[in-house]
Formats: sequence, structure tokens, C-alpha cells
Amino acid sequence: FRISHVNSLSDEDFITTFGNVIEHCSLVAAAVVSSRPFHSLQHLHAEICSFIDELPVKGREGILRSHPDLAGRAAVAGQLTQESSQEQKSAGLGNLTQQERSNLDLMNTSYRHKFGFPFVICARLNKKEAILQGLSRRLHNSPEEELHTGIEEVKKIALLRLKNLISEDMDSKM
Ligand SMILES: NC(=O)NC1=NC(=O)NC1=O
Repeated sequence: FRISHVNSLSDEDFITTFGNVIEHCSLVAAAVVSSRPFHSLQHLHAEICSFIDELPVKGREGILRSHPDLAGRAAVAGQLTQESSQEQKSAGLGNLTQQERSNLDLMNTSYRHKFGFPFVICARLNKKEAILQGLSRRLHNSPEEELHTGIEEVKKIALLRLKNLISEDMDSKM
């Protein structure tokens, strides 16, 4: 899509197209559709980010809870969305050693038990070593810190997903 095309979609088609930019949270797309016309990919991303930042704590926790665990049950069962599947594969989470897998499962479980939402990181910007290190480090943070950090990762995931959907060729910046 060029940004001009994004602006000319029906509301319904916009929500369908961008409904999974935030994993399993089409509400976000439905919320920003009325901010059209967007003058760039960055403008659309900024609207998504401010909508998320303006949510109450429960809303932001809900966004994190809508994310599948990394190499978790959904991944093992092949029930990831196309986007998540590609992202998790690109981080090398498809070929974990038994040791890495049980280590990841254990830490994901402790993280979720401690914070009440899953560990979320932008898998396309982190290889599996960085993910494992990030998880063990972030486990010691406060709930407030982790809510913020998780949401910042969700914003990075959203930007990369938008870049897959919107072409930024020069004339689309008009
Ligand atoms: N728990 C997660 O961080 N999940 C994910 N991060 C990504 O970048 N893709 C996912 O599915």
C-alpha cells in the first residue's frame, strides 16, 4: 500500500488490513481509522502509539496479554499468526536446544507469574541469545518498568509490521 491508498480504504478495509499491527488487537486500528488522512507511515505509527499511551494501565496490560509467548504453546502447536510466526522464526526461536527451550519456558512462566502479563520483546530486532538475556534481566524489574518496557517493544513490533504493509517510496511522502 502507498499511504494515499491507505487513506482511501473504507474504514472496514482499513481495520481488516491493519487489525493485526498490534497482535490480536484490532481495536487499535479501529481507534485510529478516524485520524485519517495520514501523511506518512510515521504519522500512522504515531497515532497508534499515542492511542496506546493514553490507555489506562489495564488496557496496556491487556495489549501485552494479547501476545503469544516466545516459542510457547501456540508456537509449538502452530497456532501463531503469520506475523508472529515469521518474527519468532527470524529470531531463531525455531531451532532452540532442549536446554534453551526449557530455560525459556521456565523464565516465561516466572515472568508471567510475577507480572500478570507475558514477556514481550521485538523478536525481529533480537536474536535468541539477546531474547534469553533480556528475559532474565527484565525478570528483576518492577511491574511499572515492565509494563512500560513491554509496550515500547510492542511499538517496535508495530513499526516493523507497518513497514511490511505500507511502501515508503518517496512519492508516498507527498
Ligand atoms: N511474547 C513476544 O514477545 N511475542 C512476540 N514478539 C514478536 O516480535 N513477535 C511475537 O510473537
